[in-house]
Amino acid sequence: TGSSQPQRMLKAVQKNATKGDPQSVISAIDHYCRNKEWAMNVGDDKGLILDSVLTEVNPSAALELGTYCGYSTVRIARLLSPGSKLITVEFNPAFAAVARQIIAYAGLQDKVTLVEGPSGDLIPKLRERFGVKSFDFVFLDHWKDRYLLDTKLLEDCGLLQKGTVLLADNVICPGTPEYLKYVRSSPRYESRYYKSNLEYTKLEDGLEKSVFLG
Ligand SMILES: O=C(NCCCCc1cc2ccncc2s1)c1cc(-c2ccc(F)cc2)cc(O)c1O
Ligand SMILES: [Mg+2]
Repeated sequence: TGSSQPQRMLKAVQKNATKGDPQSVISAIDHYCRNKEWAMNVGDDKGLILDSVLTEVNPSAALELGTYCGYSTVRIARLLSPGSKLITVEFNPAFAAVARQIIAYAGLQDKVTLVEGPSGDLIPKLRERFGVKSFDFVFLDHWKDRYLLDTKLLEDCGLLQKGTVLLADNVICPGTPEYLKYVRSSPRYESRYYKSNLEYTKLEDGLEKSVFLG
């Protein structure tokens, strides 16, 4: 049995990045995915928008839905202030296994808690399991048809507070039409679209930033 694409991505990190240097891990993945094998990381173009929104929010408690290989996990965790934490949720055990190694290679394991399982089951357990009161920042990058369901679940579980920022990937490609309609029409959100392009391509994609108004 040959290696999987996530395993090849991990090899590229181990070969081309410097242990403990998150930026070199990010660059190694971007270089690999642009030149060797496309992969569904948020990528460098949308990654710059993620960085700027994250720096502006400076969250103490962040949540990521959809870890994949940990590229955006590393982008987020490297910008967190000391003592701040990121919980990232991944459904696929093979992806989670690679992500753990990439996060550790970047030296960010102390800031990140990777939880395996379906978001719908895990979200209601986050408070009791990890002592989370509420999140300041949520990055949505998992199943596109779960963005709306899980946003409503986060609301119902009281895990959003006034000012919480939701940042959603792929609102154009593959697209999240019901989610967009909800956050753009609900009086409980102030929403804004950041136009960009689908990772490593010239196709349009973008991020939607939605502030929960309470
Ligand atoms: O599906 C995507 N991302 C989700 C993977 C699903 C992983 C999950 C995590 C999790 C955690 C908890 N509960 C349930 C789940 S399910 C995705 C796809 C494309 C794309 C774009 C154009 C294409 F032609 C082909 C693919 C681009 C992207 O940036 C993506 O993020
Ligand atoms: Mg994505």
